[in-house]
Amino acid sequence: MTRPDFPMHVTVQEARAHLAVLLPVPPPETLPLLQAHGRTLAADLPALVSHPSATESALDGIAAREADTQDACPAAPVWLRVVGESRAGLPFVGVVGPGECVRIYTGAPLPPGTDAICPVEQLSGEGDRVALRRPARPGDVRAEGGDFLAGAVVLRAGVLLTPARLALAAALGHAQVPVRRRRRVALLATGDEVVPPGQPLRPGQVYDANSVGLHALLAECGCEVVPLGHAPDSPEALAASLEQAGGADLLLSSGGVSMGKYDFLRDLLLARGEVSFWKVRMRPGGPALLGRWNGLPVFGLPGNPVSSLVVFGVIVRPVLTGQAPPTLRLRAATPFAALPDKTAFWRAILQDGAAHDYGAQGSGILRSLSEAQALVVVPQGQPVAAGEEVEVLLL
Ligand SMILES: Nc1nc2c(c(=O)[nH]1)N[C@H]1C(S)=C(S)[C@@H](COP(=O)(O)OP(=O)(O)OC[C@H]3O[C@@H](n4cnc5c(N)ncnc54)[C@H](O)[C@@H]3O)O[C@H]1N2
Ligand code: MOO
Repeated sequence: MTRPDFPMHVTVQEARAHLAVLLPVPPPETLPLLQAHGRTLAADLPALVSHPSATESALDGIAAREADTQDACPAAPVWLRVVGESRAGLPFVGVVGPGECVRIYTGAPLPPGTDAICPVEQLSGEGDRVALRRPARPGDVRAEGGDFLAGAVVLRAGVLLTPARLALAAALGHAQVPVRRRRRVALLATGDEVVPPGQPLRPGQVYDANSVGLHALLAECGCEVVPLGHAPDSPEALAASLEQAGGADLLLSSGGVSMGKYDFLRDLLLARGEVSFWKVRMRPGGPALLGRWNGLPVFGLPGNPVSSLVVFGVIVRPVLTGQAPPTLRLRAATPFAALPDKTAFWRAILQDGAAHDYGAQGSGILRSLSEAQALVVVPQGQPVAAGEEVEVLLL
């Protein structure tokens, strides 16, 4: 091959950057909260109210003046007069004076004049007289605005709307939120030998595992998947499949990007498309290819199932979601080998807070990905000895 006019053997970070250039940020739309799960927030969200909206009790008990109760102990309880009740949603009206208290419940506003809580477990007495076996504590209240204050920006544009963030958006007072439109991703498997599961397998064939795993991963990223099925190993059939993806933001394919005679996705993009990069300095997944076909961004994942899913997780998912993959630093329980020219992402079992080499690291061993919990990241040329700390990506 003559010297190519596109980058080859890029780093993982460079590969992500190239993909981000081809995938502009989708336009915003407004959705009701329940439909926004998994979407990216398109604008900063301010709190429309403070939470808690008033200083309130964190316990069921009585609200009193701390100073009145300082000497309370089991041998000499302090007696107070009960002058009313404060319930969540139904606050006490009036001011509590010296020697007085109010029965209060978790989440109820602290009545004026009180500053501390004593829980029911420390109380006795009946009617309007109550005895405290220990002092009321100011720490058992939740301060007004202790979670967030009205007007503060609490959720930032760009975050992924997880269940906890949707709950927070509701607590901020928003019934609907501005989010990024879902990306449409066309999904294509390539290879004469690849057949959908559910039919008998003839000699030399393999069930299409990649499309199923990638479809689920895309759905997890909040994408709308356009399944294009499967294209056999012929340039014409492959070109026809690429044409079917019109309107998609991205075409994600698996297979046909390495060095073989029948790796036609590579040939098509190299000869008749545009190439952003070919080959990434990582294993598994080295042969990955990014380019465009008539303006449509095409990410060619390698055919080996482990390579396909790992490249998705390490390069494609962070760009689609705008979130860096979650990483940890853990102790390596076993050694992890380094490669001289690439970063290795070795499958690992996490046990007792340490990372253990999964063992079978072949890119066709799909079972390993379902049994491993993490990928240990070994930088190029820097082997990890047992006992050292390693960076771990969670699967
Ligand atoms: N001479 C070289 N050969 C290979 C190299 C290399 O650098 N020099 N790289 C190897 C690496 S690394 C990988 S990864 C594979 C990737 O090759 P392709 O992307 O061209 O993939 P295929 O050849 O089409 O398939 C590889 C393998 O995966 C199976 N496969 C394909 N699609 C699916 C699917 N949808 N579901 C399940 N399994 C699938 C296919 O049957 C092959 O067994 O190239 C190495 N070769
Ligand atoms: O890197 Mo390939 O992705 O080893 O099988």
